[in-house]
Amino acid sequence: MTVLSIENVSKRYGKVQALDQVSVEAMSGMRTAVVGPSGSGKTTLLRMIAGFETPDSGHVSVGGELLADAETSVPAHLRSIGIVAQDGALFPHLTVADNIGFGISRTDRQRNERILSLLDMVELDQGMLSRRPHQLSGGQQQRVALARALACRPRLMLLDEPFSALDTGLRENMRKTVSRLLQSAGVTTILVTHDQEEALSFADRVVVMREGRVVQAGTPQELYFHPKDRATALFMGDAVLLPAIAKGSIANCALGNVSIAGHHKGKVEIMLRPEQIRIATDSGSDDTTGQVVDVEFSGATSTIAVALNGAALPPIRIKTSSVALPSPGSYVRLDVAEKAHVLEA
Ligand SMILES: Nc1ncnc2c1ncn2[C@@H]1O[C@H](COP(=O)(O)OP(=O)(O)OP(=O)(O)O)[C@@H](O)[C@H]1O
Repeated sequence: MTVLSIENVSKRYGKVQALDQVSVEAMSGMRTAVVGPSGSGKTTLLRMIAGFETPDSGHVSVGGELLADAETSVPAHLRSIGIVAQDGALFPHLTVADNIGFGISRTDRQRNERILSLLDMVELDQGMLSRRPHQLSGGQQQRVALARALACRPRLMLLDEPFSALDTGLRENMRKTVSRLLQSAGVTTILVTHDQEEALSFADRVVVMREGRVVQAGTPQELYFHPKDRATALFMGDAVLLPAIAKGSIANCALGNVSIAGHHKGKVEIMLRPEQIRIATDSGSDDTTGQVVDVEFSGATSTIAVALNGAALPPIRIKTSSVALPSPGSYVRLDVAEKAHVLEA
């Protein structure tokens, strides 16, 4: 069932077209990540769903109810939409218990019980209840913010870069916890982030925005392995882009003949993710593909730059395990483990 439906929404601020005919759907219980570079319109879209902005045209509906179009706009507090902001935005003078219980009526007999169950849900212990926000870590504050947003039993949860203020290790951990928690609670969620890795690991569905438009939407795997164009390919992760001549399901490029998805003919540009390329040999024999020009050690993995034989292209960079690394200057053969993806011209 569709919970959120955004159809052809446009929004202009003076000369800036912040949103241009944007359409996005979110299905019940699913987690959708909206990702894009700075200024692509993500926050404007989120604010539109929350009710802090109104569209110039198009409409926003939740659960089949029209929330906003060019003429009408249901006020934010009547939308039953939960929001968790970047900094958590907790009330500093209230305890954890009162922050979580903020949206629950004081006359509600189950208020305390609900606060406890929400606290438990976000995996915080009861010793936290009487603390104030400044006595909590960043991760704990985000958990309280999530519990507060869930307390109102929202039809939809909006997460506005909620992990970006956290340290790297904690960020990953929180992302996993929150994703699991929202999934088990069956809450339909929209996450806005500029971090493609976060989008890919958090969501069931990823929407990529650029210059106010949706450029592609699909599963994380589709977006990562089958990006529509060059810009999306580069935005979603490290990519090896090569000119090639296609004939049917084979493309000839600086790596030799590689299999491609679908059937193509003539000049194309193909994309491989670096981990789809294997460094097969380290020999001086004839079947080498290129020469190692740089090895960048970074712990468990290393990045190897290989200048491809006879190709007037910059060296390609391949991430590989740091075990048995080839040395700079050595010749290697590169094998392509999977089908290459042909980008739209
Ligand atoms: N209130 C406003 N007045 C004027 N211009 C605005 C306003 N809000 C946003 N914009 C412009 O609209 C465009 C989209 O902004 P938006 O904040 O939605 O992008 P974003 O993808 O969220 O970027 P970031 O990742 O940097 O937060 C930008 O060019 C921005 O400068």
